[in-house]
Amino acid sequence: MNILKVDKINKSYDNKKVLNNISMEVEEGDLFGLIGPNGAGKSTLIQIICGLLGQDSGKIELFGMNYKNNSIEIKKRIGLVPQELAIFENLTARDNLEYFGRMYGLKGKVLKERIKEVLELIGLDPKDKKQVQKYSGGMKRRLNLGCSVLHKPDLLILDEPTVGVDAQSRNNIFDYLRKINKEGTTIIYTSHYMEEIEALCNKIFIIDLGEEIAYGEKSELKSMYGSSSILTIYLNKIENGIIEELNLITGVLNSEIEENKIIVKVNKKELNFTSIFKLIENRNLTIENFTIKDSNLEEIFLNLTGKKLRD
Ligand SMILES: Nc1ncnc2c1ncn2[C@@H]1O[C@H](COP(=O)(O)OP(=O)(O)OP(=O)(O)O)[C@@H](O)[C@H]1O
Repeated sequence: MNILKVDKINKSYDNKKVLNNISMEVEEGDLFGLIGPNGAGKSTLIQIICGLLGQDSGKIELFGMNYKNNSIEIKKRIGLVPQELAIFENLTARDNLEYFGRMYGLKGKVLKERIKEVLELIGLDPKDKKQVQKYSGGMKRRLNLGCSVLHKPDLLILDEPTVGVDAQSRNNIFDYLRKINKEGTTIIYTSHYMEEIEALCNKIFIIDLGEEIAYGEKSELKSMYGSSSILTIYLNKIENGIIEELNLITGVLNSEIEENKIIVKVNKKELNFTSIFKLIENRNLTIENFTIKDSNLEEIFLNLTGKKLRD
């Protein structure tokens, strides 16, 4: 089922186009990654999707509805984790959750239960009486996330939720997102960290300067645009000189020995894999195992735009 349909969205600020004819579809159960460098237009698009900002042209449909006729119904089913922290620093975590819970219409026993569940899920101590201003950046981010999921939204949208977050909090957030996604929450995750999107998402939209750069299933994008692969070959023994011979094969970009294996970076478009296997056979070596891994999304972005995601 279609959760979100973005259809030819355009947006300009002061005659400067920041979104140019953007279209995408998010289906139920997706962990959808929206990735692009600073200023690409991600936050603008997220605000339009959440009904916080109007587009110049194009249509947004959520759960088969539009904002014009069903704004309240749509907003009830969305959770937004904004880029800027939206929590009260002088309240405790519990009080923050209570405030946001009430805003979503929760009360009484249901609200109490939900606060308990959410505190546990985001890994914060339910007995903590500290004001949030004494929390670490990671704890604040986790609370920011908690405030957006109290009402169990069908679609959770996160705008760069891990900026300034330590590794432990980041893992905690990832585990939590995977868990609620398995339980049925569709997720849109925005980041300029390619490794985050790669680890988390099944579908990816790459945006740069307001334009679609690439869009599709992660595996599709990798095989369509990624030109390099890593071939790891486990041999019965490693012989001197094999690396030098491998590096002479057309399409081999680089190879190196690591313990009992050889790691070969290849250009898929140029390489005939059999030439590598023939070389090994001619040396009377036995391949015990091998794996092929496609290039990562960071390289794909570089291939498509000619620039790095982050300098
Ligand atoms: N209120 C505004 N008025 C004028 N220009 C704006 C406004 N908000 C954003 N922009 C511009 O629109 C472009 C897209 O910004 P946006 O914040 O959507 O990008 P982003 O991909 O979310 O970047 P970041 O990761 O830095 O938040 C940028 O050039 C930005 O300067």
